[in-house]
Amino acid sequence: MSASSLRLGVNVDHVATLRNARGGSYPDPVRAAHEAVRAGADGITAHLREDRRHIRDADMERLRREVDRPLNFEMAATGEMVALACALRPHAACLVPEKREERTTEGGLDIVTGREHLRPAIARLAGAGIRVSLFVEPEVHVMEAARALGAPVVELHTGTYCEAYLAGDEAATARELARLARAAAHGAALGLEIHAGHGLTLESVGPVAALPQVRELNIGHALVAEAVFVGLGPAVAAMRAAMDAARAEAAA
Ligand SMILES: CC(=O)[C@@H](O)[C@H](O)COP(=O)(O)O
Ligand SMILES: NCC(=O)COP(=O)(O)O
Repeated sequence: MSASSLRLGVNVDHVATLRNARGGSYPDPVRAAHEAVRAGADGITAHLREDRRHIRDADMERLRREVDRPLNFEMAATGEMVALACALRPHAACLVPEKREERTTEGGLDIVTGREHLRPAIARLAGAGIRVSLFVEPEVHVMEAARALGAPVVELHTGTYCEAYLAGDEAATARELARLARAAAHGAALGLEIHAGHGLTLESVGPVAALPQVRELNIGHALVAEAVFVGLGPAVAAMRAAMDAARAEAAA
């Protein structure tokens, strides 16, 4: 486990995507989780979607039982998922929005207008001893809403920042990074633990890792993509090093 103040959660969803492509048993997401831990992951994240397009129930059970690191169970705030999480008792649960037709998560959970239906889910998960985080847009008013809901952790959606970065739009990248920085500072001042994730790559991770209030980054797709060429262990180790270098440079 890293000595860094910034934790790396490795999301193994897309190892399961590759496994499911042929309907077999390999590559195994649990083996990927062990490899990620050996290379420096502080925790494992997996998203049990309602349509089970990648991570399946058995994967989540084995990740919980066989991997000696905190498991962050990403889920929609539905009765089915809350019941599954309360039975499994992962270290953490991150409530994320889901639409069956989406290719991937498209934004943060609506915790301003849609918050009342979240309260019972948050209460049940917390009551089961599970640390609850909300996957949300990096906005100051959303931090206020998260605190009002009683969630101890927010995960800031970095997808818009990453899209701007990948498009080479420097103005939009700077604007989105400033948005993340404002939300992280405000959320931390409210007492929220700040995480971030979605779409981060080795190239785009630095400025987000440098935000001092960010305690955890959850990264998956880019690591699995890079693993195709260099292997998962080296991909995780490189991401870990980039995060630590950015944090150290910002602190200097
Ligand atoms: C919430 C988030 O940004 C991701 O962790 C999520 O898992 C993305 O969904 P897919 O993994 O299905 O792309
Ligand atoms: N919550 C973000 C996550 O777990 C991984 O997202 P991505 O790196 O697969 O886009």
